[in-house]
Amino acid sequence: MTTSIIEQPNKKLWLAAIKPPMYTVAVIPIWVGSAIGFAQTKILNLQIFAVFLTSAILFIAWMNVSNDVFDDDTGIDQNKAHSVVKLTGNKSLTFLIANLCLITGVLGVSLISWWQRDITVMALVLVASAIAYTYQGPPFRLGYQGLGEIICLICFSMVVVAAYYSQAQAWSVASFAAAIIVAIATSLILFCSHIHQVEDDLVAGKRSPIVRLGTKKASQIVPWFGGSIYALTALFVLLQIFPVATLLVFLSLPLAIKLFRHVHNYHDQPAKVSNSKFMAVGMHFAMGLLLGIGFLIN
Ligand SMILES: C/C(=C\COP(=O)(O)OP(=O)(O)O)CCC[C@H](C)CCC[C@H](C)CCCC(C)C
Ligand SMILES: O=C(O)C1=CC(=O)c2ccccc2C1=O
Repeated sequence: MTTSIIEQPNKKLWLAAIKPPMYTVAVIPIWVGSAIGFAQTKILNLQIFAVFLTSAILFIAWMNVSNDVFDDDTGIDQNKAHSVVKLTGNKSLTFLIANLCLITGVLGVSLISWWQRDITVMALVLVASAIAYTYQGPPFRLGYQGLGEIICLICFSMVVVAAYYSQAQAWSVASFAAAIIVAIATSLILFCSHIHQVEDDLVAGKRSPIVRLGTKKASQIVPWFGGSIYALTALFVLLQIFPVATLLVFLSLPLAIKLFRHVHNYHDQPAKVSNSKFMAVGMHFAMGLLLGIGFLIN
């Protein structure tokens, strides 16, 4: 009885540390890029798809676990009970796990490049990972300067293009356009994740966009940020870069509106606005899934 009471909060903390829903940010770029590749070539290499998906999940695990190590160094995670470093009580082990995820992820994309006798996929993902490192790793820590959302935009655009290339071994305007849309939705997640952290970030000297703008202005930007996904989708359909069926993306609009309203109502209440990050994850997942389906059913 006593142990179950002790174990319960620990279990919850571990779940909060691992953030299972967050891994959809790895699934969607691979799904969308591969779906466009399949739609255009009528061939799907399932082995490449599976390896790329696994590697993408490992890269996200690397980012998240190493984030807790680097944030422990700066002290910004003082109030974060669900930091993996705090939960394991062993920073070196945590760093080792993060680096094992990175190495395995790199091996996965290297395997794809080796199968294809073409280094493009590996090069794109390695450059994206190097840029991603600058978000939180020393000596850069560019996220502390408020550059995280731009870094996110660049990295995830590159990953969608890489996923397309992994299937088609070619370049396409549609994959570049889809990359912009997926990257905006991913960057919106990061933006929302920073809203409730504004106090801790201020104290730690992290100048996130929310610290720079204030939560009210940030909440006013969210509908424009998210709305651009739908405006761009419509534009790409009009320009005939996307097939008409990608307008399916609009089915995710209610989730987006729910997110916009939530942030608008609670931007200055950290406890309430903290779940906006997962609402943004839900919107990103639905939108990305529908975008891929739009290409497939065309
Ligand atoms: C760890 C990330 C965000 C958490 O940041 P923060 O310190 O504010 O949050 P905590 O409160 O949890 O401490 C992720 C940041 C994402 C990054 C800017 C871009 C990642 C790019 C990928 C690693 C590129 C390759 C991925 C792929 C193949 C899917
Ligand atoms: O923990 C977080 O807040 C995030 C983790 C993560 O992996 C990620 C990836 C891409 C965009 C945003 C985020 C997070 O916000």
